[in-house]
Amino acid sequence: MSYRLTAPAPGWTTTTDVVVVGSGVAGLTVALNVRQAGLRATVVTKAMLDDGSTRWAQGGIAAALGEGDTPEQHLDDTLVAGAGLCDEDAVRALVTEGPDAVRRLIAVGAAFDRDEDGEILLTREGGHHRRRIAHAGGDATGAEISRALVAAVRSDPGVELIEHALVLDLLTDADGHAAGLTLHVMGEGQRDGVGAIRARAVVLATGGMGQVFSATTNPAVSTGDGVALALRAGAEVTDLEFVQFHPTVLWLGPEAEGQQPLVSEAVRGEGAYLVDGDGVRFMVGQHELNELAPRDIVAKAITRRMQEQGAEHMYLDGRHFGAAMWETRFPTILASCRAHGIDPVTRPIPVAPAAHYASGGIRTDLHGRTTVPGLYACGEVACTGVHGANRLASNSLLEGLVFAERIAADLTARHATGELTERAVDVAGARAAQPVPLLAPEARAEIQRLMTRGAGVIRSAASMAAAEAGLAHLAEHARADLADEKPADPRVETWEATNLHLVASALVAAAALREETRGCHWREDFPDRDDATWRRHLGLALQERGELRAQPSPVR
Ligand SMILES: Cc1cc2nc3c(=O)[nH]c(=O)nc-3n(C[C@H](O)[C@H](O)[C@H](O)COP(=O)(O)OP(=O)(O)OC[C@H]3O[C@@H](n4cnc5c(N)ncnc54)[C@H](O)[C@@H]3O)c2cc1C
Ligand SMILES: O=C([O-])CC(=O)C(=O)O
Repeated sequence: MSYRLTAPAPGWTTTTDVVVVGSGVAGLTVALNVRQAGLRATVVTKAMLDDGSTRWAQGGIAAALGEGDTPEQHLDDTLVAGAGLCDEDAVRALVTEGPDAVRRLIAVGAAFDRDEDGEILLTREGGHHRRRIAHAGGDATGAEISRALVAAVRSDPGVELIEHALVLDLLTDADGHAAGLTLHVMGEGQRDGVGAIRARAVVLATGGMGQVFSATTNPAVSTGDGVALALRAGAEVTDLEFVQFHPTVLWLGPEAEGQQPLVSEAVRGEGAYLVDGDGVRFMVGQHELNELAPRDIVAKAITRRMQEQGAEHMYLDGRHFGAAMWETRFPTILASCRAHGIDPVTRPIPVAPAAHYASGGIRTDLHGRTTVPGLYACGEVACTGVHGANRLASNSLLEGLVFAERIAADLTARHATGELTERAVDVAGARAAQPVPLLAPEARAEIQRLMTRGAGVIRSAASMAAAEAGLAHLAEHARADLADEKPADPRVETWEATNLHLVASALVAAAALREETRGCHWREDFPDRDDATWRRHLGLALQERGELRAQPSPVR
């Protein structure tokens, strides 16, 4: 399962002003906005520019755009969904700046669906008390946002784009200020292999960590690399236990692994029902919003009903929409269901929860600054405090947009005062003194199985102890193998497996410590919410206790 790898020292170095890791809504928005201040931006991305979660977003982007809606109402719904852990200042920034941020996205070129009068069409999703979600292409919102942002960065010569490049670790100067990063480029020519980018500031926008679990809506690139990098760099990471499981993911069988097709909450927003194996609408009476209760509540209700009925899935019934509505309003979902042999026009869709979103991540302030000077984070990798214990539906794209703009504003202001200076960094000397055992690519599936069994929708001390033991076993093998023969240079899959292991270990440690049920963290052995004891951010508690330590970089 493990290798001793001798990763090469950075073989080449390049320089920029701001290096952005990730090319989803968050990363590209930062790049476009720092350009307005005349700063050079370099965007590094693991695969193609549009391979992150952004492209897959279906339902839409939430913002108080409709008549009669206000940021205050959006704030209320966000706070309720967050189950007592939201940072109200961060939510206020999100909901008040959100509508204009969406208008600026439209100005960049994103086309949202509109009625015949040209007004933006709005839908509903779980936890929203009114229609507030703008969508594009019916259920292809993320694809349209991604298309517009990619076109914009491609047409700006001041944005350098490096695709097929996996960022490994942070470089810091003698003062501990971020000074760039190391990366592994899977290409040919001068920039092949492990290299370094020196920069005045580093922005992490690496998206989620859904690939920690066997079945997830997230694409293959969502391996938690940004959180792993942050942990190794000693940045504070928090709320990792709050993994959101989307209630309605197309059920493809008990062995289904990897990215699974989502069936958007907007389908319920437009009137589809959740029914059990007997055709009973089991959400009715469980919450004032019935099927449109916040996501954690619906995911729990589905899981409970599955347990009661010994079923592997429930059903989402939208047959009453009729073919024309499915074709115009939900063309992506219709096509993906039909591709798997299910026609939602004539049959209820089998659905079950799957890992969807990391509500926690790298702790930031309201300007996207992490606890390492010069290191910023935004989008799903960050924990701005907006989501608390459970994110409100369609607040993620908005958070990526708003906090990316805030980071760019902070960088612009620091640039204006001359504070954003070049940093001296000894790239070759930045390598860790100790070799770090890297996990072989095959460890990925084992980590996913351990996490799904031990720290999935429902958790207990016993299930998480088993996951911890399994993860420790994988790490021990890594250590035991240090004397082994050196294999070929690490592959992307090797870096990813190593990052997944670190992130999974941190997630289980945080989830084991939180002895209560809150938001999307569901403890079988502690079924109640405990406000007296458990309001604090546990990632910080773990770091204070030395259990989430900074670790040396694998690049040595
Ligand atoms: C199927 C699906 C549907 C969704 N629907 C909605 C919705 O309707 N509304 C909503 O608000 N949210 C939705 N979400 C959530 C939302 O799409 C994501 O949270 C959001 O797009 C994340 O944006 P991001 O920019 O932070 O990251 P991403 O879009 O995931 O981009 C991350 C980028 O980082 C790159 N990267 C990662 N690691 C590295 C590395 N080591 N080196 C270099 N590059 C790296 C990736 O390749 C990628 O380019 C959905 C998510 C999924 C999966
Ligand atoms: O259900 C949807 O389409 C919305 C969604 O995934 C999200 O907000 O993460």
